[in-house]
Parts: sequence; C-alpha cells; structure tokens
Amino acid sequence: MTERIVVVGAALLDGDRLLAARRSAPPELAGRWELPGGKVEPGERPEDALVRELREELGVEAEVVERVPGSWPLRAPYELRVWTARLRPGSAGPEPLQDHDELRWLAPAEIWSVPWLEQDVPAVRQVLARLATGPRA
Ligand SMILES: Nc1nc2c([nH]c(=O)n2[C@H]2C[C@H](O)[C@@H](COP(=O)(O)OP(=O)(O)OP(=O)(O)O)O2)c(=O)[nH]1
Repeated sequence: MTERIVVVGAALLDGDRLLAARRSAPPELAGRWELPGGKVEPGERPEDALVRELREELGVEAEVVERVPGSWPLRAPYELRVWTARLRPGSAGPEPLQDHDELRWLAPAEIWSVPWLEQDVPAVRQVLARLATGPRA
C-alpha cells in the first residue's frame, strides 16, 4: 500500500468570506483556484504545516480554527484535508507571494464565481455548508 501524503488546505475566513487563490504553476493547475496550503512535511503536525504554508505563500500570520470534516483524494499519493483558519490580529493582509498570482475574498454567494480545481470542489462545498450553519471563524 502506498503511503498517503497529506496536503493541507486552508479555508481562510474573514467573517463569512473565504479566501480563494489562483495557482500560477504548474501548467496543468495554473489558472485554477484552490485553498492555499501544501504538503505536510515528515514529522510535522498538519496544523503547523498549514500555518507555515500560509506564511510562505501569503505572508500572513494565521491561526487554525477547526478541521472541516472529510478528506479528499488528489493525484496519488496525495490527500487533501482542510481546516478553517483566520488571520491573527496584526497580521499583514494576504499577498500572492508564492504559487499564486491572484487572491480573492469570496462571499458565500460568490464562491462558485471562480473555476476551482475539480478536486477541491467537494472540500469547498463542505466549507460553504459550514458557513451556512456552523460557527464562524
Ligand atoms: N495547496 C493546495 N494544493 C492542492 C489543492 N488541491 C489540489 O489538488 N492540490 C495539489 C496541488 C499540488 O499537486 C499538491 C500540493 O502542492 P503544493 O505545491 O501546493 O505544495 P507545497 O507548497 O508543499 O509544494 P512544494 O513546492 O514543497 O513541492 O496538491 C489545494 O486546495 N491546495
């Protein structure tokens, strides 16, 4: 059996707005939108990986709020897991420093206005369902 590698994705929230990030590379993913994040390193806690990736990719200081239930297969051996997160007080605003060329805060009614990576759609749907009913970040 192949070892699964967890890719952490952040549903970074500002009230009920979700941050979407447009990938700039690799060519097969460029132009599509995703939850910012990346691979968990060996021995790293997924929540720590999330904070690290948000710092590297967006230049923000974030805190993890809670796990969004579920996990979604990506290209083998990767698997996407998602946490809601919010900016810490005093954090800089997000900038597309690495991996992305555009960022957008989307209100719930705007969430499907961008072409998400197909493999992210079930995760984004789950985040949206929680925004409608669950606790806010
Ligand atoms: N970050 C992120 N990656 C995703 C999502 N959906 C999805 O299919 N992927 C894919 C793209 C990549 O193949 C892989 C994550 O790679 P990455 O390039 O963002 O991760 P990383 O920062 O750790 O990359 P690396 O440069 O260290 O290799 O998962 C998503 O919502 N967020």
